[in-house]
Amino acid sequence: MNVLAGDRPLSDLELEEKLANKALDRGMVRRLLPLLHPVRRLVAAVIAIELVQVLAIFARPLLIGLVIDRALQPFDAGLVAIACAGLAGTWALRFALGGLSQYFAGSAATELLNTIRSRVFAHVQSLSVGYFDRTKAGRIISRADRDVDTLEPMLIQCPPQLLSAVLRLVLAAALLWAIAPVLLFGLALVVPVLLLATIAFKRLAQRSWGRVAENRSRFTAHLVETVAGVRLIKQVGREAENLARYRGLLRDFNTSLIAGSARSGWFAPFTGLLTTAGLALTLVIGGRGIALGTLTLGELTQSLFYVFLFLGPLQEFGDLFERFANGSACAQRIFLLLDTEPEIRELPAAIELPRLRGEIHFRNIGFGYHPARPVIRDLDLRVAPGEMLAIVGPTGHGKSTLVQLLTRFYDVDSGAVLVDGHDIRNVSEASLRKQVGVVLQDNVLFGGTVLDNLRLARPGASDAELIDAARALDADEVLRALPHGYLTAVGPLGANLSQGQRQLVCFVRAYLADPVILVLDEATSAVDISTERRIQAALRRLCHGRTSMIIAHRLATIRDADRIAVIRDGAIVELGHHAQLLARRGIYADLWRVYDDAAGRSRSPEQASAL
Ligand SMILES: Nc1ncnc2c1ncn2[C@@H]1O[C@H](COP(=O)(O)OP(=O)(O)OP(=O)(O)O)[C@@H](O)[C@H]1O
Repeated sequence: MNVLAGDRPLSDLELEEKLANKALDRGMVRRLLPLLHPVRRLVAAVIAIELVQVLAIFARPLLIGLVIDRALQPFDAGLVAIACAGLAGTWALRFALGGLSQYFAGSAATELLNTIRSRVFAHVQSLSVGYFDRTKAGRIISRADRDVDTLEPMLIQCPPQLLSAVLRLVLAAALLWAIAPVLLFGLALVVPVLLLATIAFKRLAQRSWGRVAENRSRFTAHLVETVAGVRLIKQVGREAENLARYRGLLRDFNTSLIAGSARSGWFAPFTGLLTTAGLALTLVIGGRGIALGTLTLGELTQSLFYVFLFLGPLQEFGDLFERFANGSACAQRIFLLLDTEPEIRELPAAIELPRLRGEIHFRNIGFGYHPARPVIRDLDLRVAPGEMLAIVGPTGHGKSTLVQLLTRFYDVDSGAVLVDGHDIRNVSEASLRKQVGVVLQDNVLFGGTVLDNLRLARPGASDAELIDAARALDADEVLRALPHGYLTAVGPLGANLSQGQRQLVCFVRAYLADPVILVLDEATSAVDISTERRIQAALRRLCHGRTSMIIAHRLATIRDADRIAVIRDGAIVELGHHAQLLARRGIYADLWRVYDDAAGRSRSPEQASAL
């Protein structure tokens, strides 16, 4: 568990993420634009409103210039009244359109975010088990949640604001030119400095915000792991260290956030300084124009407004670029997730398995989670239809890995896994998983009642049919005794049920699914004797008439099996039934003897061998 681990080297995935940043940058806009397609009408409405707003803004200096030049000397009350009404009208328009614009932008944002979230969710669900084994849950959550949120300002708010800013800039420049080109030339001195600063700033900001997003996903990942592993943390008394690590991650996040904000921070004062310089230049040039009689007072007043309207957008570009940088850093991370290909892919010509007889053949298979570290080595094993095979062996020697390979959560590196002679790489995943049922050690239940969990295996079944299945496995008495019987809420991941109860629910679920091949990774934790008996009886009934492979931790299961395979270092070292293996006096016989000698009969062979 990573919660207890200290800093570790970057995983392959993180390295890949760092390397991918550059390549993704190029195609970013091309990939982002299609996301806007479903909300294009709403975005167009927001843009149209922005355009009307810009026109309203430009009407104000015109009206003020008109009053100064035409209505003051001699005083023209009618013209002043018209100008005041016009000014009031521009503000009324601003209020009315402002609300409408927010409404359209909000609707577009909701639709866009839901679409991206669903796409990310669907993609995450399609990834292979290996991805989840390697990637911290918090990282995935951070991408699917916060990173998606950060896209919204960039995609919905930025385009209309950018358009409005560009339009204000262009209109202000045109009007300044119309009043006196020399005023525009004066201002033009400021522009190259602003543009260079903006480009440099964008580069810097994008890097900073990428770091902020990455650090945020690290502390989220730690939080998720802590929630998942809270029992262990308490048990080993690592709360203080765990908190210290969280604080360390928060510190990294804050440092990157402060660095990012500091870099962004000096951009605004810098552009403010340039605006002041622009105003000063206009006053000097315009004042000279009035003295020479080439400019009226009203025109100079208008020009001062236009200086703001010209340089204001240049300052807004800073803020817009910051949001763009932040959003594009998150977009890169989302695209990286969306670009992650499932390692296990169904062939286009994958066949639907017919109803199986139930033969399994691990044909000279080799496999390792990392290429350099083989876990299964040239293992050849056949399981006949209807046979019950128990697999035993020391911990960490590859027993559960066989289950992962049979269910095709991972693909073998060499050899092949065959069911009824079909290489499982050539068959559709759905048809394989329908006929190969799995009950794993962790006995995961989903939120809801016991009945809800049973119904997962057979969605159309009535309550009575589900309860009949529980009766058939002799689990009815135990499940009925729960506080609300079959309607008891099992809690998150089944936490309200005991280990034995959870296992029985999983057995009934597997029974309802009625697979031809059943794979069972038995729970290791001890249960009381009567539950143990009940579980063993349910297991026998569940396996009846099916091929079953049981990773056995319990004495009774091993004895009942048709054959027992002993696995050591990823290879089968002994194979036969209980009596045969005892007679061989090999590893199994040793495990058995130690187990038998051990006082507690609930102790597993692995535990016994460790004694
Ligand atoms: N997802 C994974 N990624 C990397 N290594 C793994 C992964 N799962 C298991 N391993 C490694 O593969 C080896 C075999 O693990 P496996 O779970 O098959 O053992 P096992 O015999 O079933 O053990 P146990 O009896 O404790 O369940 C171990 O060294 C383990 O650390």
